[in-house]
Amino acid sequence: MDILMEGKNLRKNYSTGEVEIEVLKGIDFQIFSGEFIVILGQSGSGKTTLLNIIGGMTQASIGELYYKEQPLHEIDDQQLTLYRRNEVGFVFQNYNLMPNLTVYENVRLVAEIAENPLSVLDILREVGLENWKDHFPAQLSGGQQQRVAIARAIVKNPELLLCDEPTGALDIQTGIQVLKALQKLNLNYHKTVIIITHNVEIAKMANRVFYLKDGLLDDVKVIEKPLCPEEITW
Ligand SMILES: Nc1ncnc2c1ncn2[C@@H]1O[C@H](COP(=O)(O)OP(=O)(O)OP(=O)(O)O)[C@@H](O)[C@H]1O
Repeated sequence: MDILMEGKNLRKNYSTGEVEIEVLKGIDFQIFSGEFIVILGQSGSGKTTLLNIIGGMTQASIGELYYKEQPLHEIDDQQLTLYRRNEVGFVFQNYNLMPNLTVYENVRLVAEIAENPLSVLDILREVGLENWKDHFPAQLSGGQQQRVAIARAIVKNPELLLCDEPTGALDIQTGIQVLKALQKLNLNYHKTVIIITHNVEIAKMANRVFYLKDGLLDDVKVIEKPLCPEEITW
């Protein structure tokens, strides 16, 4: 498999007043193209910080990060913005949809400014919302809204789909629908998906699980037979 990303000795410090804290303490990893990765770890272990560095939202204080062999740790803000815009889709726990736009319009808004977008209707079909395209966000369930957010993140055709607690606000049934949408995009569109979760059950559908502990990558586990979302319970 092709290496999509590689991190070497990534460290991140934050200063709060006079105190400097080291949130990531030297992380090495590789991410392969088309992988489904789940990041697990206790609150405060550095999961979001690592995801934000991978997604170009922030840069590491020390270390090297390569995307398709391009050194992201050496590029300027403008190039980092381009990387984020063209290569990365983000999905958060809060859906952040535009309330006065329909489902279709919410997704089209992103497609219109993307360089190489996918078809809005194709993506709405993939996430199971083709019959809801003319509804407004307030008329949808939480799981449906999250699937609109996923469609919006993927329609610009990024290589990487990064999800921070995408099912955190959802009950089990709607959570499974969201995970199914993510797995379909991973398999049908060969997107590399990285999910942060506190739910160890979700890790069973990954190709690999990254365990973060106190700012370090404590363990990486390969899942030989990833489960379908329907086989997961929590
Ligand atoms: N911008 C910031 N300034 C200062 N400290 C920060 C900043 N962002 C994160 N931190 C600190 O870094 C540590 C790791 O935070 P991070 O959000 O990466 O952890 P996490 O594993 O994602 O936690 P959770 O599961 O609770 O979301 C925390 O102690 C947090 O307070």
